[in-house]
Amino acid sequence: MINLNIEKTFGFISKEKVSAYEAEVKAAQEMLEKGTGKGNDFLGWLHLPSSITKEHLADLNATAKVLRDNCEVVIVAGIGGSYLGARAVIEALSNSFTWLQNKKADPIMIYAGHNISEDYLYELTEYLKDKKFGVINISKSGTTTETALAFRLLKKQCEDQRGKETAKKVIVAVTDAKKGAARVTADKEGYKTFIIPDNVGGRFSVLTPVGLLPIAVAGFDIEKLVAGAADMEKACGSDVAFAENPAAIYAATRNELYRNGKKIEILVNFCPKLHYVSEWWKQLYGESEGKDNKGIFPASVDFSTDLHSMGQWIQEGERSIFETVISVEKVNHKLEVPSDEANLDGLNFLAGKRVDEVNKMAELGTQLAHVDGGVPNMRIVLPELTEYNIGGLLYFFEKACGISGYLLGVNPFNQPGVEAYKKNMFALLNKPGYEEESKAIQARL
Ligand SMILES: O=P(O)(O)OC[C@H]1O[C@H](O)[C@H](O)[C@@H](O)[C@@H]1O
Repeated sequence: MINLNIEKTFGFISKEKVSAYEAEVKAAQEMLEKGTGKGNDFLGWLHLPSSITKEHLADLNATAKVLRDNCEVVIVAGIGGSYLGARAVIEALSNSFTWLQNKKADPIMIYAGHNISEDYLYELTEYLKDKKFGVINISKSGTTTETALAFRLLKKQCEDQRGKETAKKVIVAVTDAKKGAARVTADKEGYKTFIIPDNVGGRFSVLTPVGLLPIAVAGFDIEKLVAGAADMEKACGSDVAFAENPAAIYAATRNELYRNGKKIEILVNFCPKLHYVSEWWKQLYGESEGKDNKGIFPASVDFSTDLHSMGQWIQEGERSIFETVISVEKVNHKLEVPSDEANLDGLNFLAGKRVDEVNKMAELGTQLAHVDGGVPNMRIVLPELTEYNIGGLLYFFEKACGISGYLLGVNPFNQPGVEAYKKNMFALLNKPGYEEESKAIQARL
């Protein structure tokens, strides 16, 4: 179970002010529970972990086995909420060099459909030429251009290389029950499909088949992931006292910091495996809160790497930031710094120490330096990178996001702003139905 510590924000905001959020948080929680707030048709994530059945998980694991048995490589085609959760969990739990290893117990997981780079897609299709590959096509709307375009290429290549019959077995769709092109194609081709519930938005969908299927294919235990999320659902429940409820405290603290001019939240890790947890978190908070000309800007850094690039700005730049550090208490492996007789690098003072001890001192030293430099600091401790703990962390962030969005006064469950670029792109590409927009945009160029 995670542990949240906000002590190092108290030089900047007061404990009393955070505690004073109790009533506001309670009201926000009630809006979530009773469905009386904005975006109330998108609350399917709220009690999702505790409602996932053994049968559902067995169905996902059975499909995962078909892909694992028949594919050396599995492509997860999706963008935004349709790939970030899966990638966050898979990368957090995988060996950092898994894709370079010769003895592959698990299929190599590759992501596509999240960009429109011709080189990326060319290089991917080249790489796949001699591979037995499968595809999980993930799109809630079923019409997202990036994903649909990649899937068109991958479907054709899979059928050409492996034959239509095998392709049918190794292509799986995760999409809406009825709507969208992904659904039409899946039904016509006879693919196995999983449904993304209507009332779960993309960025809250990691615990639906959107996340669970790829995670199971990659070889991780989705039962434990869901168990961790379900325990966190209890720990963050509306019946849990404010002071004991990590989602309530996190939501209150970040809103109090925001109201005191801290407009940017930087999610920090000291473990590169967590890079995509930050990417997932940025979508969750960015799309949920960045609207009505309001919202904390969610940013992220990987330390100590970025201490050598962004560290300067964080230490001495404009004082409009705060940090939320995810700290992993216990690493998976043991590696000691060797002793060296010549000691040319002067590192013998570290000889015999665990590398993680050095990392932990970098973390502690950074926290103190940043607090001294005027950066409020929250800390989330994960006991270990396991399915259970990651499941808990994801749900904690989701619940806090729902509360936080209501504290901010926005609808945390829509994302109207993302349509603007799409409209222009379709107009520029002369998509049928965009004739008027095409004319108008051409006149602007
Ligand atoms: O799952 P899809 O419908 O393909 O959507 C994928 C993503 O793209 C959209 O434009 C939204 O901004 C995201 O919230 C969503 O997660």
